[in-house]
Formats: sequence, structure tokens, C-alpha cells
Amino acid sequence: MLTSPQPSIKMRLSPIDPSSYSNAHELIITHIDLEWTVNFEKSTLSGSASLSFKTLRDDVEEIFLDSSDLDIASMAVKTAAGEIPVSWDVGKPVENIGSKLTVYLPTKTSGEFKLIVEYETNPKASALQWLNAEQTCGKKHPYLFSQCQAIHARSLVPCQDTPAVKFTYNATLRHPIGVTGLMSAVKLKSESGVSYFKQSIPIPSYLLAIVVGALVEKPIGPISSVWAEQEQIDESAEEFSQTADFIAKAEEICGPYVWGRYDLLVMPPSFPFGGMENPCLTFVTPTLLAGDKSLATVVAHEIAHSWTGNLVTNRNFEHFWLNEGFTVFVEGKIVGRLFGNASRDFHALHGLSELTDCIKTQLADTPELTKLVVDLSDCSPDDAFSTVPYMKGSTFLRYLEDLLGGPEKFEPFFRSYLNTFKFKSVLTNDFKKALYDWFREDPKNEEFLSRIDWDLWLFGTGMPPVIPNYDRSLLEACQKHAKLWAENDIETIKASSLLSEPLTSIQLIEFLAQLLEKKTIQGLTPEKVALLDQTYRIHATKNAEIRFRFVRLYIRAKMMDKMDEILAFANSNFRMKFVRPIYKELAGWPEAKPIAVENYNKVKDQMMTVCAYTVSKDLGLETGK
Ligand SMILES: CC/C=C\C/C=C\C[C@@H](O)/C=C/C=C/C=C\[C@@H](O)CCCC(=O)O
Ligand SMILES: [Zn+2]
Repeated sequence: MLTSPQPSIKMRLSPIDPSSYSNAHELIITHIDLEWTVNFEKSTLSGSASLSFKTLRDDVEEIFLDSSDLDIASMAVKTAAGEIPVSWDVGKPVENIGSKLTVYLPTKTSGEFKLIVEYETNPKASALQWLNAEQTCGKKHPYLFSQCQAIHARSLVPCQDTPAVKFTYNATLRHPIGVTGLMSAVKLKSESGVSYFKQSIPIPSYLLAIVVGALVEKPIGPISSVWAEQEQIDESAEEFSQTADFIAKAEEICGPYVWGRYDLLVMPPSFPFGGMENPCLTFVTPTLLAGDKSLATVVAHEIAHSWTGNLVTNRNFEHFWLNEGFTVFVEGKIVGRLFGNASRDFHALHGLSELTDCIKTQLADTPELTKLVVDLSDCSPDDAFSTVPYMKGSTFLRYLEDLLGGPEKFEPFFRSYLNTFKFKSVLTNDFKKALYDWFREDPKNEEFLSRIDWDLWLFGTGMPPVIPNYDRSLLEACQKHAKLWAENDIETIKASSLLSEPLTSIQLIEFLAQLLEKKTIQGLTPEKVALLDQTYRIHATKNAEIRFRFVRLYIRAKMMDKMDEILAFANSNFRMKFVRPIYKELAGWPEAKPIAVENYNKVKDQMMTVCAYTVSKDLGLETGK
């Protein structure tokens, strides 16, 4: 029976992970066999999960699992001696955390056994998005997709929903004939509405993923296909044609790729993130389809996760920077190897602009969330999520690399760190110790190591304490354009020779970011905004990063007559990176706030739960979906 949600977590739920109830210090899941039937009429997955456990101590009597809104029909323990039904108890749900599921083992148990759970997910399962046929491009078949990171796997399957635990999985998926089912695994075969999958590398629960829809496939590399609805397949294959090159460079940096396949899936626009590194099948937002590959570095990022995150995994989400900071660092190296160091450093500087914006706006009232290592005892990962672990984390690694002798010295260490901790879950101290163990081999490094202020980097608030000496050549033009538009009137701008120097798409994004960062923009009238639009042909661009920043300029200029355009962009996709700042800024404009709230109420059911929830907070509303 479910009772009303509690306001917050209040305390650390388990000794190893503040966001999980699991007693993973006593026993761990090593493998899961899933048998799922996809019920589009009911918006549920039903079937069974057989969890293989290994105890870490003798005489375990209870299993604590994570669950969220699951309808459990039966549970049984299976050992060599046979199958015995067991009793269980579902605790009071905590908002954003779910319920503690206690399983009472029939006897004190040691060693290996299976727990077989027959159950059905809730139609509102937070990990799942159910779209009806009308909401898809093809409009013929319904569509289902998942997003489990950080702690939504518990709404799909009762599990130890902590990245401290890794398991392999097999799945049998029954779905309507005529649609394709894919998972974060290698597909073994598919016949008349049944698809079989195997993930033979241990993964944390947040990397479980499923999609079912009218999907087609186009090969884009030796181990890669792109999957999308028919209407988007050709442009997707073209946009992501660099995938094989990204993988080759990532292997040079990190070591061999171990996951077998690297496929891409272009998601419906309600996918809440830019990309999600589901193993064997990265999910990407369609907002990357800019038409000129200018946003494809997100794919390089997701590929980098094949090592940083998916092989070496943060032990809990307080150390999320070990996933994301490391991944941005590798992403930068891929960019550097393919497009040169000036591009790599421009990419890093753009990341710092995004970080500045995030710290000033999204995190203005919660400075503790600007720390690299955060305290999630009383905060759900979805509430803590920001660009801080990405950008502050990657800046820290670049600082360490520069300090310790540059890529030539740092990359061998980096590869060794990945090799040592592959298939494991780590804390920041594991990285710190590995770094000291490696670099202390040479006594000359001692002085450099002693300069690292770990406390300041890990627990200091705000921007990174040191900004590396980046190549700023590609940034300069963006800064000059931003200064021109911020400090001059229309006539002076029109006469400026600067306008004859073209900006690339990514420079245009950064120029708009720089402009938005200015405290004052001289005479920000509709005429000036229109001139900017005309000058950079913004109305003609498909690039969502450009449109996003231009829409924010409309808000900054308080252009009520552009509200339809603002909302059209906010309704065209529900990627949180874009919609959250837009709603937050509309909420701070008194005349616009009621319009934003009305629009939100109209579209919130089309958003994933995590998006509806966070946007409702950005709007200052009480509850989400
Ligand atoms: C310090 C932060 C603590 C915990 C956060 C952990 C997970 C947060 C959860 O909300 C899930 C995040 C999933 C992210 C997936 C992809 C991102 O890389 C996308 C970044 C934003 C974007 O490009 O749209
Ligand atoms: Zn990432």
C-alpha cells in the first residue's frame, strides 16, 4: 500500500549511497534476467525479474531494495534446494527516492541465490515515457523509451539502484509486431514480436535502457548504426557520420572499446537530456540535428562514457564528477585530435561560459551544489544536477594534466587509471590515490603534487579556483562581437567592419552566450534584436543551441510580442538544458509568468517526469506532473 510522499530524504539511506536503500554492503546483485511484456494499452511493463545475489557476509536475513510505484504480485527465493515464496514489505514512498522494499529471507542465507519477482510497472513510472502514435513522427505506432539515470531504474525493476553495484543482464522483450525493441545490450535475435538481449559486461542500474517504436536502422561505421524513425534516418546518419572517427580517437586515448556495438538512437523531442550513454546504444536528443554536425561533439562525449562512467563508474552520485568531468576531459581530447588544439580549448572555454551562466542563474540560491563533490544526504540527484561536475570536473583534470607534465605524462596515467578500475565503482579518493601512486614514482613530481589544493577543488564553491592557460584564439571573435552589440547603438553596429568577419555556428553560440552574460546591453530594443537576427541569419538556423540563446535574448529584452516564438521553442523539445532556463527566466518576468505557467500546465503531460518536476520548481510551483 502506498502512503503520501514525504517531503525529503532527511538522512543517508544506506552507508554506501545516500540515494539508495540497498544493503549492498551485505549482498550484491550480480546478474538480472528480465522477462518483460510491453503493454502500450496500459502503459506498463509486466513480467518478471530474476535477481541473482551473492552475499558479502554470512547469514543475511533481509534484502533491502529500491522500488518506485511497482505493483509486485509475488516473490520467491530460488536455491539449489528449490523455490520458496517469501514475504516483503514496501515502505512509505519518499519524494524522488521511492520506497524501501524489504524482502524477508526464509532462512539465514550465505552464498548465491536468486530472487524471482513477478510485477508490473506503474503507468507513471518515472523512468518511462509512453508516447501515443500521434506524438511520434510517423504517427502510426506508439513509442516507449526510458531514462534511468540517476535513480529511476527503481521504477522499472526492484533493484539495488546504486552505481556501487554492477550486474550483467539478459532480457526477453515481448512487444507488438511491427515495432522494434532495443535495449542497452547486444540484441541476440528478434522474431515475431519477441526480442532477446544480452549485456555481458557488468553495468550499474542507471544504464538499464529500453526503447520500443517504429525504428529503422542505417549503418554509419564498422560497429555502428544510427536508429531513428524513418522520417529522420537520413539526416541523422549524415549528422553523426563522424561516429567511427570519434571511437577511433577515444580508443587511442582510453584503450580498447569493449562493448561490441556502438549504436546511436535519435530520440523523440521529449527526451530530457542531450545524450545518454546507454551501453551499446547511446540515446541522443533530436536537438543535435543542426544540419552541419556542429553539435555532434555530444556524440564524442557519449562515446567517451564507454570508459569514463560505463567502465569506471562513480560509486554514488555525490562523486558524479568522476563520470562527467572525466568524460568532458576525454571529449576535449577527441575534439583536439580531430580538429586541433585551438578547437579543443575553445570547446573548454565555451564550457566555462555555460558554467558561469549555471552558477549565476540555476545555482544562485544553492552554492553548496557548486562543489565538485556534493552532499546528497538531503537532496535527490535530479535536484543536484547541473553543469558543475562536467565543467569544474574537466577543468580540474586539465589543471592536473598541465601541472604534471602535459598529455605526454598524464595520458599514460589516465589509461592506467581506467584499466585498474574498469568494471568497478570508485570514489574521489580512489582517483586521488591512483594519481599519487603513479606520479610519486618520480620524486621530481613531489613538489607539483604538493601544490594541489584538493579541499579547494573538491569542496570549494563557485567557479574553478584555477583557469588553465587555454588557447583563446577562437574565443576572441566571439568576445569582440559581444562587446560590439553590448556597448553600441544600432548605427555604430551597422557600420562596424567586424560584421564582415563571419562566425562559425559554434562561435555564434558562444557570442550569444557572452552577450547574455553581460550585465547591461545598451538599448536592447526590438529593433536591435531584429538587426541581430538579420545579421547572423538566426531565423534561418536549425541549430537549437543558437535558437535557445536567441529566445533568451527575447526574454531579456522583454519582448512580449515574441512570446509565441519563445513558447514554440519551449514546446518544440523538452531537453531540460533548454526548457529549464527559459521557464526560470519567464518566472522572473512578472507579466510573462502566468503565460509560462499556463503553457507549462498545457504541455507538462508530454514531458518526462523529471522534466515536469524540475520545471515546476523553476516556475515556483508546488508539484510537478
Ligand atoms: C552533482 C550532481 C549530482 C547528481 C546528479 C546525477 C544525476 C542527475 C540526473 O538527473 C541524471 C542525469 C543524466 C544526464 C544525462 C546526460 C547529460 O550528460 C546531459 C547533459 C545536459 C544536456 O546536454 O542536455
Ligand atoms: Zn555525460
